[in-house]
Amino acid sequence: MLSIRHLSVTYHHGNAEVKALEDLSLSIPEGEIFAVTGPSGCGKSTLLHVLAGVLTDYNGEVRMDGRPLSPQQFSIGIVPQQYGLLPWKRVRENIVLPAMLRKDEIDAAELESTIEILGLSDLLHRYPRELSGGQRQRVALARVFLQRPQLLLLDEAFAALDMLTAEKSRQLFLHLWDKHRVTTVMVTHNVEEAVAMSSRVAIISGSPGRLVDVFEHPDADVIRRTLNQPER
Ligand SMILES: Nc1ncnc2c1ncn2[C@@H]1O[C@H](COP(=O)(O)OP(=O)(O)OP(=O)(O)O)[C@@H](O)[C@H]1O
Repeated sequence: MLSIRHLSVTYHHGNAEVKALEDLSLSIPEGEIFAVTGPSGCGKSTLLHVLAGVLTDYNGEVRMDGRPLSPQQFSIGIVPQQYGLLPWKRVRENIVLPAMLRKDEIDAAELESTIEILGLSDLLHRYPRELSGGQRQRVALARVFLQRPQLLLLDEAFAALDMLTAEKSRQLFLHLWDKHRVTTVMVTHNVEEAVAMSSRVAIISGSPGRLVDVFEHPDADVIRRTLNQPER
């Protein structure tokens, strides 16, 4: 269980203060895909930065299975919007790097099957610059699943792809996710994506970011209405 209690984050900018998140509480059971959406600037990235352990200056409590969440205590996998591949490493090295850095043993059969599912077998010797956006994103997915994370964070992970490529990547993601069923928090602007991929969708309001509501298996129109977006 991932438990966020009364999380508040304030950025200090000279004398000015920006309240990015205020009194946010959420409980996310193990093995759930949980989506977070809301207007630009409502604190979605801030929330992910806290969960990733990048931002530690906050008030409140963030625990996983009763223990404070930190990258030292838990394996936390992240798929950032621009995928975070190392340009000077080939695809294969990019895929195995995080597991190697953690000194985790890599299961050769799992490596092979992940590479095959993601259609990367013929690309292992290429550099990231020699890949399409969709291929780069699939390398990031291979890398994060082979890390065997206890918590998976997706930061607009499909946003940079065209519609068809994004849809294919989402299907591949769900296929791999189903094998691991890792607790996942995904931040997305895309209401359809949130609704299709997650079991619950949280809406955060803008400035300061406060939790508006959490919907279970919602209809996209319910989310749009809450966000004040036109319904389709
Ligand atoms: N390092 C920082 N210093 C000062 N203010 C910041 C900093 N990072 C973010 N903010 C502010 O905190 C608020 C929340 O930002 P955040 O990036 O978390 O929002 P977001 O929901 O992810 O936005 P977007 O959807 O546009 O990416 C915004 O008002 C932003 O300007």
